Amino acid sequence: MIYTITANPSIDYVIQLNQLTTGQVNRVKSDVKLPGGKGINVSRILAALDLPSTALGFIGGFTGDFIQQQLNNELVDCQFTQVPADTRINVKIKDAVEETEINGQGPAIPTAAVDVLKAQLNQLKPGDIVFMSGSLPPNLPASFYKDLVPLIHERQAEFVIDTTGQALLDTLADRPLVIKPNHHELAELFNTTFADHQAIIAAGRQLLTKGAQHVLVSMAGAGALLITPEHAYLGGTPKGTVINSVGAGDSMIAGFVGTFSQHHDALAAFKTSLACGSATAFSEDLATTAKINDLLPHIEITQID
Ligand SMILES: Nc1ncnc2c1ncn2[C@@H]1O[C@H](COP(=O)(O)OP(=O)(O)OP(=O)(O)O)[C@@H](O)[C@H]1O
Ligand SMILES: O=P(O)(O)OC[C@@]1(O)O[C@H](CO)[C@@H](O)[C@@H]1O
Repeated sequence: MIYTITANPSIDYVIQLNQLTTGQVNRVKSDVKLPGGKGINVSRILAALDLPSTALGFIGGFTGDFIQQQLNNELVDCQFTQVPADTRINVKIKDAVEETEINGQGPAIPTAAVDVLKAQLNQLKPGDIVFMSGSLPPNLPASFYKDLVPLIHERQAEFVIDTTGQALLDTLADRPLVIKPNHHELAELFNTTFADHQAIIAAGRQLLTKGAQHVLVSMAGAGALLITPEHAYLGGTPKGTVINSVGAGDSMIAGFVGTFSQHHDALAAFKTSLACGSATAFSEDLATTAKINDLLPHIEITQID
């Protein structure tokens, strides 16, 4: 079983307009409200791939009820812990030129709710995978996700923490199943800029040496790299029109983890992950099953090292 933990879920209020002008009233062309938060996005993509998962995390208030209701409609199993204050609303504004995001802070999480979440990890079985991602509500310590790793390892389960910077480096010794920095995040990690794919591959290999089991490096419209100790593969993006790339990274990692959990085949997992990422970028909401299946035959992977 795959579990996702979203400490700070959101309703994503996605607005499309012709042009965003600050300091005046802007009228939207279309809008949609979606259950959001990185772990929840992973659970939704896994459902689109027909793979079960259980979504854990903290929700509260009318916004939390909306998320629960939407996930029930999509048959995503949820074991959220209720907190007193409302779950946040994140605003995603897409105009003809760019995407602007305004993400809320999120509610305070009482200690008792943290204890409930920790106790839920007692249900883990050997081989389960726990995916943790997204910002932390203001009162939780920066080490919140990492502190759950010993509880996960106690049950012989695997983990993935989608994070960046020092927090990413700090997880490596615990052998995360996969890490997926984008190329900007990877460059920042090494305080450098990459001249070519070979430079990215060399940096990725260092993260493998430090303990990551698999390294994916996403490059938005330029696709992604899968880096193994022996080889490196470049995956492209299929043709399509970008509508809303929010969640493309979550979709990519969901595709990888979900497929890998089934077949333990990293290349097959990479192919699905590319289809999921692009299918989300080409949709207003996250990728659907139909969109992923449409794109899968058009994903090209080349061994480049
Ligand atoms: N413009 C695009 N066109 C086609 N595919 C895309 C596009 N943007 C993203 N993707 C797909 O999604 C994958 C992940 O995207 P990206 O590199 O932007 O991740 P990210 O930085 O984690 O994204 P985000 O934080 O926006 O979710 C890419 O490797 C690619 O396969
Ligand atoms: O504020 P955080 O937790 O860093 O990011 C939250 C968020 O932007 O991430 C998802 C896309 O990856 C969205 O569904 C959600 O609104």
